[in-house]
Amino acid sequence: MPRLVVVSNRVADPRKTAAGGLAVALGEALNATGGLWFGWSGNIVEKTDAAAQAQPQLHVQRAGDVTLATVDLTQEDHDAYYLGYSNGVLWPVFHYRLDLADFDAGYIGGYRRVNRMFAQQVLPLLRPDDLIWVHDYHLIPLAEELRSLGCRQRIGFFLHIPLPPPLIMAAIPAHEWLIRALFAYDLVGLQSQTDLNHFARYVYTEAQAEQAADGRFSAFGRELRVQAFPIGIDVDEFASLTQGREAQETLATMRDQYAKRRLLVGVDRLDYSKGLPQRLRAMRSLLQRYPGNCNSATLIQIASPSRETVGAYNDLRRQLEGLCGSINGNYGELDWMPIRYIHRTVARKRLPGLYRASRVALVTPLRDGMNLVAKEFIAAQDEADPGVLVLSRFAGAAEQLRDALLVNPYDSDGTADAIQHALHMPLEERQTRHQRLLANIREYDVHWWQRRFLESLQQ
Ligand SMILES: O=P(O)(O)OC[C@H]1O[C@H](O[C@H]2O[C@H](CO)[C@@H](O)[C@H](O)[C@H]2O)[C@H](O)[C@@H](O)[C@@H]1O
Ligand SMILES: O=c1ccn([C@@H]2O[C@H](COP(=O)(O)OP(=O)(O)O)[C@@H](O)[C@H]2O)c(=O)[nH]1
Repeated sequence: MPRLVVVSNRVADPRKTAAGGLAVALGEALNATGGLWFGWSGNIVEKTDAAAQAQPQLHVQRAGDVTLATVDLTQEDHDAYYLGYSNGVLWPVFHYRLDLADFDAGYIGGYRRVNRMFAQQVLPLLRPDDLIWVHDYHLIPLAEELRSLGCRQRIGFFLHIPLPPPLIMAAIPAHEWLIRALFAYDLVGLQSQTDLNHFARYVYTEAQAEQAADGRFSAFGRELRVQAFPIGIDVDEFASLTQGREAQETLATMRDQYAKRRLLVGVDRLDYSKGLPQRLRAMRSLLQRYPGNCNSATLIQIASPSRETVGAYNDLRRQLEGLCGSINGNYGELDWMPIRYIHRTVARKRLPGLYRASRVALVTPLRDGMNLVAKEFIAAQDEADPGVLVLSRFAGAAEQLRDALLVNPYDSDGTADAIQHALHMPLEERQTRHQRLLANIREYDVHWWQRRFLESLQQ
């Protein structure tokens, strides 16, 4: 296989557990080919005269056989490219939240500038037969920038977030430019069949595209292959984390503290796409309508801090704090609180213990590209006594995980009914559902995803 070059906004050392399963899987393909991973260093530097005139300095470091190459961003570029256009325009619109989009005309310039700078920086590092794999909404125009600099290598793109229906997409002032930019890639991968349908409808109606054979679309004078590749997790790696010291300690502590209670778990970035207020309202409805759960059902909700300088994320934090206070205030007892809300990131090594100690996982996003927490919860369960996954029908994962209890997160009473069902599900039904879910995430794991995408890109 040719050398793999991965380009993404964030770069992680694939040898570190904290980096997560995606980094592990990409690291596997990068390692096998002595590959290169290029992206933002995570550092923000003040704009200096040197930075204004010259290209930013490249930081190069080795991680086993993989080369990590990163660049810093100036405050101005970070604000326009990352906070502004990526997380203030693309993220909300692609998650159907037009009400939260900030179409400030100044952002797009920074987005294009950083994409151009990434292209200029990575180009001299490329070899003629490299295979380039670009990730996510931060870097949609990267291939176009690379092509304009003469790059002829094969370039693939994977979108980790949902692709919205055409009329929602059309709310972005530069929507045609964005979709045209995708046609500079050789292959575009999406998370789900639904996303693929949205793409097809957009290019037929807005770009007069024609469908050629084999998942190819022809528009803007180019042909592009678009396919769904649902991302998975490394099931064995996650299952082995379950046996680790940190996970075992967490499991023992949880079992000890909640021996007489029913534990539910939610693990999310504190993001408005994750449906957290709706989830808390469903918990309130559960306690109201099924009072047998009072003094028993306890939701541990991890809300890990994310994109805190974007206004909508601060508003959400305040809303959650208010809801938790009101539910705990109304239903809590001296020795029991229905919601344990933790606004911190929990180390990845501890999560399997928390998942395994929980009878039910609540994964109820309003919209989500995939949602890996749903898959991690399944991988961490004890097969003899597994917990139950309550999953939003609007998560990409719902296309695959049909044996979860699928819910509409906007319907708090309906979700409460599903939680009640999950809490009281007989062992045999839990085992049957879990076996099927586990078989699915094993077959379509992150290694499958990575192999299928790269095979398709090479074809
Ligand atoms: O880099 P941040 O701004 O801190 O955000 C974290 C990541 O969030 C998004 O994750 C998505 O990718 C997951 C894996 O494919 C998927 O399961 C999930 O549904 C998506 O929301 C984002 O796409 C990443 O680029 C961010 O790094
Ligand atoms: O406190 C936390 C919260 C989340 N995660 C991890 O972050 C990832 C979240 O991925 P997901 O696809 O569910 O959503 P995203 O945040 O990427 O939108 C999962 O691997 C979680 O295990 C973590 O390690 N600690």
